[in-house]
Amino acid sequence: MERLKSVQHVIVVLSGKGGVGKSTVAVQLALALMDRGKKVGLLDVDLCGPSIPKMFNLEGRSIHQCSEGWLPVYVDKEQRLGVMSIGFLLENDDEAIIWRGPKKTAMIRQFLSDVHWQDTEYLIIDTPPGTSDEHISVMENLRSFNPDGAILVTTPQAVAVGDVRRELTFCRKTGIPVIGIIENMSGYVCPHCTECTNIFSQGGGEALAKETGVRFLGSIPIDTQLSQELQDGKNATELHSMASVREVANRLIAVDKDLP
Ligand SMILES: Nc1ncnc2c1ncn2[C@@H]1O[C@H](COP(=O)(O)OP(=O)(O)OP(=O)(O)O)[C@@H](O)[C@H]1O
Ligand code: SF4
Repeated sequence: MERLKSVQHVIVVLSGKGGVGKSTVAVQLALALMDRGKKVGLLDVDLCGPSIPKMFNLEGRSIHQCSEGWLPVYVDKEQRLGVMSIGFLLENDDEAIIWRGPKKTAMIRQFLSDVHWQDTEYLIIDTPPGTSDEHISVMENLRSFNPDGAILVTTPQAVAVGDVRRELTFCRKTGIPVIGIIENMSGYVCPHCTECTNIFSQGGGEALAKETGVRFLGSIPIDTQLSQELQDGKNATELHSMASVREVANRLIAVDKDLP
């Protein structure tokens, strides 16, 4: 708890289902905030499949300790973006999957309390996808560290089938306020002329946000250049920056003052 006190904003990124782009959005958001001159931390507690080290080509890095705690791995010389992942502690990718609930919960608690984030302005936490009882206990753990709230990442399809309503109920159950909703993979940006075409019915996320009184933080289109770069294993710091994510980051900074 002590160490998180030096962090100004703690933001939990979550999704009710896997594969909606939660980790991609968390990474892009961290980079966009860093571009805005903020000191950012990215904490990956996705025990089911920690993907953040891979996205920054940091796999196999060992964690160093100082008298104040574990030191995050900084991705830049200026130390403006620090990354900490459960993946750094695992011998292989399958290890976490066999852990039982209490061990996972204890590990997450330690992660939250033992990392020396220094004077980080935004700590983005990438959480495991899902809304099961185990996820509730992870979120209850997170709640004791007083996060500003959660950003819910969803897709137009998830909005259509009511998944987002379930996710909102999940947040209410865990007692973590919702900062807002981001609709990912909303439309498709043509790599030739950057025109955005809506493949699925668009605007559902925004309408739902209005209806439920939750802030809509923006939509992020499917970006083929980004997915190609990720597939090629390009380091996240060298990914082309997405204008839509920059807008979300600006909105997040703008709502700083009235964060729940
Ligand atoms: N806006 C986007 N444009 C193009 N590709 C995207 C976009 N968002 C995510 N992707 C791709 O979709 C896939 C799933 O993304 P990601 O791993 O971030 O999802 P996730 O919700 O974190 O999944 P998990 O359940 O494994 O944690 C990745 O291959 C990623 O490159
Ligand atoms: S959006 Fe424009 S450039 Fe892209 S395929 Fe369609 S017409 Fe061609």
